[in-house]
Amino acid sequence: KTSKVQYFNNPMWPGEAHSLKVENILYQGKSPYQEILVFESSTYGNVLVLDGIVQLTEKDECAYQEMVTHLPLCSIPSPKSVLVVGGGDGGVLREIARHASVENIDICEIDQLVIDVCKDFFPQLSVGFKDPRVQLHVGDAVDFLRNAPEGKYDAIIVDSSDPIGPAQELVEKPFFQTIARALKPGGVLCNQAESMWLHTHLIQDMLSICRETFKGAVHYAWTSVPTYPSGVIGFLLCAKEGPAVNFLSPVNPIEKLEGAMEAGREIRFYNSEVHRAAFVLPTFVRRELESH
Ligand SMILES: NCCCN[C@H]1CC[C@H](N)CC1
Repeated sequence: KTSKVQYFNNPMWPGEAHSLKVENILYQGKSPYQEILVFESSTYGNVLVLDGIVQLTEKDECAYQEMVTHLPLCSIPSPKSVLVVGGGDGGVLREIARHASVENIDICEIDQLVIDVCKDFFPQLSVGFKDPRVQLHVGDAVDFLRNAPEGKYDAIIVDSSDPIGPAQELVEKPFFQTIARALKPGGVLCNQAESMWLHTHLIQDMLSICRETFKGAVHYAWTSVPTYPSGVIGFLLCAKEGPAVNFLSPVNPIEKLEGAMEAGREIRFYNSEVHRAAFVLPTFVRRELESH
């Protein structure tokens, strides 16, 4: 009853395959953009798979959703307006909701079916959609950002899948330029940035695009997600020129977040020390990323 949810010939991780034991298949479908699978695993809770790639499991999703959200939002004093690109499962929305200073949350997700499926099978993530500050836009984020007003957002979080499907355009320079334009001065971007073990060329390319596009700080951070290939995932933290941002020391302490329990669920992974540690890089990563 085991199922290979990743396959050996995925160009993102050639020669690797990842397996989780399947108890029950809960949903199988195909949207105009991707194949969608939800199954109940033996040890990781429910699992969401898009085009054969694990997106999240109930057991370890807290690591990714909390880090991709709080690394940027805890780095600026009082975020008010936030945009999520992707994130149709609602987990990032759940985490943003913890920030009492936030007044408006736009989310642009291309695939309505992902939203509908997650509302059925991942209630502790899709709870994020219930927050009254959330405005849902179903469509292509490239168009959304091209038409976004200049300087609207304090923070933009790109919670994308891998750049080999609908998310392909989300790692190209024009997209980052529209992000920079939509940010306020001193505004911050946090982008899903793949694995230091598998994707340093892609990370180098994204880093050089971001260093050209964002004149403030640009840093790579990473965390542990056991069900992602190589067991880690990275984040690119970029600040637009303007009020200085120091990603390495959170100005918006976790204690404040604990108070604002809008999400009705305690934080399980992120804290101020984990925040600081996320930016500490192994030697081979420092060498490969700083040499470009
Ligand atoms: N919001 C769910 C997380 C989406 N993030 C990606 C899932 C697939 C991974 N290979 C890379 C991160």
